[in-house]
Amino acid sequence: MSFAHISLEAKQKALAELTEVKSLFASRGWFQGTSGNLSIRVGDFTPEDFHFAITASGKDKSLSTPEDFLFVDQTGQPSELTKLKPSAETLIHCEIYKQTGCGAIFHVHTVFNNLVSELFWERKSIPVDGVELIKAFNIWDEEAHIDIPIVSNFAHIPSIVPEVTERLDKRIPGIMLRKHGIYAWGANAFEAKRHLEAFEFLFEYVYRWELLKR
Ligand SMILES: CSC[C@@H](O)[C@@H](O)C(=O)COP(=O)(O)O
Ligand SMILES: [Zn+2]
Repeated sequence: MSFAHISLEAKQKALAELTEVKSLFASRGWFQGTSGNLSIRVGDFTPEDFHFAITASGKDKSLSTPEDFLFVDQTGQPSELTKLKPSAETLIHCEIYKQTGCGAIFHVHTVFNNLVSELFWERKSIPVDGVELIKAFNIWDEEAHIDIPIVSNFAHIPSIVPEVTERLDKRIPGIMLRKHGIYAWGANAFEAKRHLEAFEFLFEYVYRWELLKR
């Protein structure tokens, strides 16, 4: 799907934001072994206008090069002729955009998110009780309780998509893949980053609290 009609300014803004977030997350050790992927939407949700910039697959995400990102359409196919391959997990981004109408999606693998996804795999969600940072998700209840959904991690990415569709909770801007990593999203890059940071704080808190209780 051609995207020549989408303004250069919008494309450059998405790429500049991705570059900044990628370098910040890399400095935190959030892209170990080329893991993780990031995307930002440009255009709205009509088939002609829906495109997003996403990290190219398998790159060392701690480096900044002219080949770090490419644009794809709503089916995850490159929007322009390019030799770059979109992230292997592009279809998960496509589905999250479709389900939530969000503007940015950030995915990272960390030791804490992997540990809690396995710790709570049997209940298929990570429970968090009354921690202040739940407010980062715009949930303001006193002593709020949330459950962050965990889905299976199949090697075949298209097989993960139906479970994402089924388990995604519109109140919670994130979903965990078992022993893999978190996908967090938001209306824009600022919000997706706030959500991702809150998730990672909560995962470490939950893990440490579980150990203290035992
Ligand atoms: C090399 S381990 C990580 C990958 O298997 C995958 O889960 C990941 O997050 C990065 O894949 P990518 O295709 O670079 O977006
Ligand atoms: Zn991954």
